[in-house]
Amino acid sequence: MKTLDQLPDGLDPKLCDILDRLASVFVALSHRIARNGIDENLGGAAGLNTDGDAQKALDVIADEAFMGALVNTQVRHYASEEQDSVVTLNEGGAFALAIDPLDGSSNIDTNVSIGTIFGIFPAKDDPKASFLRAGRDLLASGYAIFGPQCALLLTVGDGVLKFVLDPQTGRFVSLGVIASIPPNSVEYAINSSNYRHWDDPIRAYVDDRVAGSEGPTRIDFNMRWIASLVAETHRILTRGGIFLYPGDARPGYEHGRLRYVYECAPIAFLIEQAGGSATDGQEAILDRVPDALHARTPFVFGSKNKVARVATYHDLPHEETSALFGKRGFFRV
Ligand SMILES: O=P(O)(O)OC[C@H]1O[C@](O)(COP(=O)(O)O)[C@@H](O)[C@@H]1O
Ligand SMILES: [Mg+2]
Ligand SMILES: [Mg+2]
Repeated sequence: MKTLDQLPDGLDPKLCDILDRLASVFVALSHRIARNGIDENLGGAAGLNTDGDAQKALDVIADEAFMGALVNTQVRHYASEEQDSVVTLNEGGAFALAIDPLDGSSNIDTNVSIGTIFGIFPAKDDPKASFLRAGRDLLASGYAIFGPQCALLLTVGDGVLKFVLDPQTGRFVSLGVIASIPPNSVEYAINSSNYRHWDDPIRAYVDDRVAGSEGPTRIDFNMRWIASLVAETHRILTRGGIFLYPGDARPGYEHGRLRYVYECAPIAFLIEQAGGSATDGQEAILDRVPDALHARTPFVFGSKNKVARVATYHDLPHEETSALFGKRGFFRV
């Protein structure tokens, strides 16, 4: 019996098989996460990944579970946050799968939502070339979120489908195509502790949100920061808003923190399919081409009008973005 049925009619059965295998791993991980601390410690240290990030036990467990589940499928190439280079799983397979097996690792022990992000490209003969390409080439992308409920959000290029795991049957139930992201919102998400490292346009953007009704926008805003990209995405898909992880002046953060191939491109595809926008601050994420498997990119996504507003701050003259908000013009509203 399938873990994930009710996929769109006419979808390539080979792709359906891969999605079903991924869904089976989501179910297994969801059970295991629910038992964290009872028979194992999923947040325990497990080493360093290729990017120098501390790996938690669950990062490694999830990576191995996905790789194992994809043997004897049409996934030819597998590119994971937890692997230095591309792993060729099935010679001759039709697809290349990019994956962040466990997103939001710092939240494993805090019982805050975590997840898995994935994107599926048509495979090329060259393993790396299968991934070093524009996100526009994605055939499918999605994420599983392990939160108060386990949900799967998926696009195959025709809107965003939502599935919720029924814990009693261990199968995902389709809730259909989600509504479009509202084009406007007063909620923004950014890690403000990096304020002093940001460039002027991002500082000016946040200054104006913090100033609220007393600043040039004349609007009061609200802020969220969960430190799990899947959870921020889920909130924005549900009620709109904007997420920013810009580049900053910290060594290694020139292009932000988030990785193009297995974090930003798959999320950007979902966001565009839900009627939102995803950029590097100015240009569409899906049009960029990464130069390395673990390349990072500044990432801004969410409600269309809000994402467009961020781009306008990059066009302001230096005197505008560096001045105190009270002295700035009123044309950023
Ligand atoms: O700790 P910071 O700098 O706020 O970064 C938080 C971001 O890092 C991430 O946790 C990175 O993902 P991983 O946990 O897969 O490394 C994102 O989910 C989140 O948006
Ligand atoms: Mg991640
Ligand atoms: Mg991860």
